[in-house]
Amino acid sequence: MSGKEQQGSGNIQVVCRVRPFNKSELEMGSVPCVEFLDQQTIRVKLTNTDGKEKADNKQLFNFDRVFNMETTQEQIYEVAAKPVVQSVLEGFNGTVFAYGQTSSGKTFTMQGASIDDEKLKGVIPRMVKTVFQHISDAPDHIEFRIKISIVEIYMEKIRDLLDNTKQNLVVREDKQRGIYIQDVTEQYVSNEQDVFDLLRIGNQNRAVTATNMNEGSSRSHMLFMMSVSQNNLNDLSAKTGKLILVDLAGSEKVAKTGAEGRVLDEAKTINQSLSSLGNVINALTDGKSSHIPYRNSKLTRVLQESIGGNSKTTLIVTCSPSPFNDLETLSTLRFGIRAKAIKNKAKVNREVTVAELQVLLAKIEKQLEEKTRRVAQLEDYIQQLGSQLPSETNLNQQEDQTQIIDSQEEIPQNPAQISNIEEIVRSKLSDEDLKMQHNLQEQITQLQEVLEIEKNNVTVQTEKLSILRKEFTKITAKCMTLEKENENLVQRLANLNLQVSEEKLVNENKDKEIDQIHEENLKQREEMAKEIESLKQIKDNLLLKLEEQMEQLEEYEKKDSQKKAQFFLEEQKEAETYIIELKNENKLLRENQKKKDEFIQQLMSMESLSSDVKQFINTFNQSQVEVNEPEGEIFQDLKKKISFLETQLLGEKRYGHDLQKQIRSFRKEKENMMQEFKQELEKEQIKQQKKVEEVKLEYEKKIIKLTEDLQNRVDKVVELEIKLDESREREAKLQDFITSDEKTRMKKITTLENNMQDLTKMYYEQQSQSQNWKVDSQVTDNKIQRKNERIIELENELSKTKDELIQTKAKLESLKKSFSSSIGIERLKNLGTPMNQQARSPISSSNNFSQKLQAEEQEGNNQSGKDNFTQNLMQIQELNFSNNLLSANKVVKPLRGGNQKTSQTSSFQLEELKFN
Ligand SMILES: Nc1ncnc2c1ncn2[C@@H]1O[C@H](COP(=O)(O)OP(=O)(O)OP(=O)(O)O)[C@@H](O)[C@H]1O
Repeated sequence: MSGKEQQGSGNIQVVCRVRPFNKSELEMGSVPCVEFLDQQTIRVKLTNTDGKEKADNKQLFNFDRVFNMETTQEQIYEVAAKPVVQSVLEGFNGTVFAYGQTSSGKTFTMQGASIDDEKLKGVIPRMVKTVFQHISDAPDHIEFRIKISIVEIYMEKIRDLLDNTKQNLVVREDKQRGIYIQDVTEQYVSNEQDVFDLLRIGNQNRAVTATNMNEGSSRSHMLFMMSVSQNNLNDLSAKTGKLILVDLAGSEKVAKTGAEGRVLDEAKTINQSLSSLGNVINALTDGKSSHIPYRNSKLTRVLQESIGGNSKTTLIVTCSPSPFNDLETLSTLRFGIRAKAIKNKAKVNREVTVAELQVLLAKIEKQLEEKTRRVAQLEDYIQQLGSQLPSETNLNQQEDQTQIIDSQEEIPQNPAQISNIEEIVRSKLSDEDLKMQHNLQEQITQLQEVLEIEKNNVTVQTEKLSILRKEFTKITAKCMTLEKENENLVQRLANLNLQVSEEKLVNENKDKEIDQIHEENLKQREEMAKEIESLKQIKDNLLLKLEEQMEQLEEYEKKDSQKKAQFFLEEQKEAETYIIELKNENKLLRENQKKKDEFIQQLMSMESLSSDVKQFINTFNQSQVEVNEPEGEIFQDLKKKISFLETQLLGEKRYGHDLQKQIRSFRKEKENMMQEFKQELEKEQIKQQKKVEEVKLEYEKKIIKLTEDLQNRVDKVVELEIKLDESREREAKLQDFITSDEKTRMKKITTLENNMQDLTKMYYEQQSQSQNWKVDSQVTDNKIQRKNERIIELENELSKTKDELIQTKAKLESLKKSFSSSIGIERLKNLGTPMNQQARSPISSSNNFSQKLQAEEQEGNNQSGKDNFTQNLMQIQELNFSNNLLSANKVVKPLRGGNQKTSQTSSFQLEELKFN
C-alpha cells in the first residue's frame, strides 16, 4: 500500500436526513418546514404563529449530501456509511454517528425499525453484511479477527451492554491502542448471525423510555464498536481497523417531552453531554482554541479519535420536517455545519510484527547475497579482460586525492649548494678573502634572511590574503546572510508588530467580548434571577391561588353541603310540617273514625235500641190491641223520636260516608303528594349531584390546568436553572479562561513586547554592525587592495632580487674564477705586503685596495690580469653597494605600518588564526 493510501486527512463528512411525517403530524396536516433545493442544499422555512413564513428567512445549509423524506435505508447506507466501513477494512479507524433532536430518526437510521427486515434495517446490520462479504472475497492468505463491543453512556457512566455487571467502565489512552475502554467485553464473532445476536442483547439492555415525543426514546448514547484485525500470512504484516457506530441520545426540550423525575434527570445529562460535544466541535473549528475539552464528558472522551483525530468520520444529522420542531431542526443543521469544518487525520493502523521484520531481514540478506555474487562475477570478468583490479588502499587513496592541495612556487635557492660553495671558497681563500667572503657571506645570509623574511612575508601575506579572501567571502556571505537576516528580522519585526497590534486588537476585542459576555451574563443572571424570582412568585401565587381555590372549593362544598343540608332541613321541615299536618289530619281522621265508630256504635246501639224499640213497639202494638188508646200517643212520640233518630242516623251515615270519602281522597292526595315530593326530591337530588359533579369537574379541570401551568413553569424554572447552571459554568470557564488565558496572553504580550524590543535592539545593532561590517569590509577591501599592490611590488622586487641574486651568483661565480686566477698573480706581486694592512673593513680595505690598484694603474703596470682584477673589484664594489642599497631598501622600507610590525602582526594574526 502506498503512503498516500495509508494517510487519509480530510474533513468530517456530514450528511443530513429528514424523516417523513409521523402519524400525529400527518393528522395535524403539517406542511414541511424544510425545502430540498438540490442534493446538497436544504432550507428551513421558519413560520410565524399565524403560519405565514417569516420575512427574510434564508436559512440555507450545504452538506455533503441531503436526503429527503423518501430516502431509503439502503441509500443512506451506501452514501453515508459504506465508504467508512470500507476504510475500516483497509485498516483505518472509522466512525459513523447520528445526531439530532429526539424522535428525529437516529435509531431508525443507525439500527433500523427491525434488524431482520431487508428494507427497514439500518446502518449497523447493513455494515455487518459488507464486512463479512469482504472477508469471504479476500484471498486465502489474509486472516481476519473480528471483535464486537457494545456500550451505552447513561447518566455519564459507561455501561457494558454485553455484560450487565460492568456498570461504570473507564476510558484509557495508550500509545499503541489509542483511546480505549478498559475491561469492556470484546466478543469474537465469525458470522453475521453472531453480530445480530449481540445486537439483540445490547438492545435489550439499553435504557429506553416512552416520552411525549417518542414511544421508544433512547435515554443513552449507544456505541457499537467493531475491531477488524487482518494478518497477511505471506508477508506476516498486520493491520487493525476500528469502527464505531454511534446512536446518540436525542437533544430534547423537557417542556415538549414532558420529562419529569428520573426522565428529567436523564434529559439534563443527555443535553449536557451533547453540549460538551458541541463545545469540542466549536473548539476544533474556531481556529483559536489551543485546548480541546475532550475530557469534559465521557462521550467526547470516547469519541476523541473520531472528532479531530485518527479516523474517517461521517456525521448523519437527522431532522424532523414538522413546523412544530422547526427551531430544533435549525439548531441540528447548524450543529452539522460546524462539524463539517472539523479536519481529521486518519492513518492505517499497521502493526510491525517481529515475524514481519524477520521476513524483511531475510529478504534483504538474500538481496545482499545476490549483490555479492554479482560483484564477484564482475571482478572475474574484469580480470579476464586483463585489467588490474584496484586494491582497497588504492581505492581509498584515490578517494583521498580528491582534495587538491595548492603547491607553493619553489624559490630557486638551495642552501646546500651555497654551503658547498662556501666550503670550497673557504678552503681556497686567504683570511682576508675569507673575511671578504665572510662579509659577502654575511651579506648573502642577510640577503637570504631578508629573502627568507620576504618569503615568509609573502607566504604570510599569501596566507593572509587567502585568509582575508576567505574572510572576505565569509564576510560577504555573512553580510548577505546578515542582510537577509536583517530583511527577515525587519519582516519579522513588521509581522510581530502586526501580530502584536492584532493580538492587542484581538485582546481588546476579546476583553470587550468578555466584558460584554460578563455583562450579558450578569444581566442574564439578573434577568434569570428576576425571572426565577417572578416565576417563584408566580409559583407561590399559583400555589396560594390553588390553595385559595381549594379552600374556596372546600368552602363551596361546605356551603353547598350546608345549603343542601338547610335545603334538606327546610324540605324536611316542610315534609315534617306536612307530615304533622297529615298526622293531624290523620288524627282528625282517626278522631272522625272514632267518632264514626262511636257513632256507628251509637248507631248500632240505636239500631239495637230501635230493634228493641221495634220489638217493644211490636210487643206494644200487640199489647195495644189488648191495652187502651192513651198509650198510642206515647207510641206516636216514640215513633217520631225514632224517625228523627233514623234520619239523624242516616245523616250520620252519610256524614260517615263523606268522611270516609274525604279520608280516601286525603290519603290519595297524600300519597300523590308524597310521590310528587319524592320525585321532586329525587330530581332535585340528581340536579344537585349533577351540579356538584359539574363544579367538581370544573375544579378538576382548573386544577389540571393549574398543575400543567405549574409544571410548565417548573419546567421553565428547571430549564432556566439548567441554563443558569450552564451560563454559570460558562462564566466560570470564562473566568478561568480570562484568568489563565488572559494571564498567559498578557505574559505572551509582554514577552512579545520584550522580544520586539530585543529584536528592535538587535535590528539596530545588526544594522550598525552591518554598517560597521560594511565599513570594515571597505577598509579590508582597501587594505587588501593596498596589500595586493604591495605584494605585487614585493613580488616584483623579489623577482628583481632573485634576478639580481642570480646575477650576483653568476658574478660571484665568475668573480671567484677570475679572483682565484688573479689572486695567484697578485700574490706573486705583493708577497712583502703586511697582512694586517689588508685586514680592515671590507669597504675601506677594498677602497685602499682600489687606490693601490689605481696607483698601479697610474704606474702603467698594464697587464691583463690587473685589468681583470680592477674590473672585478669594481664589480664587487658595485655589488656591495647594490646589496647594501637592497638590504637597506628591504629592511628599512617598511610595509604599511612597518615591516617588522606587520610581520609581528601577521605572525600574531597567524597565531590567532591557528588558535581559531
Ligand atoms: N426515515 C424514517 N422513515 C420512517 N419512519 C421513521 C424514519 N425515521 C424515524 N422514523 C420513525 O420515527 C420514530 C422516532 O424515530 P427514532 O426512535 O429513530 O428517533 P430517535 O431520534 O432515535 O429518538 P430518541 O432520540 O428519542 O431516541 C420511530 O417510530 C421511527 O420508526
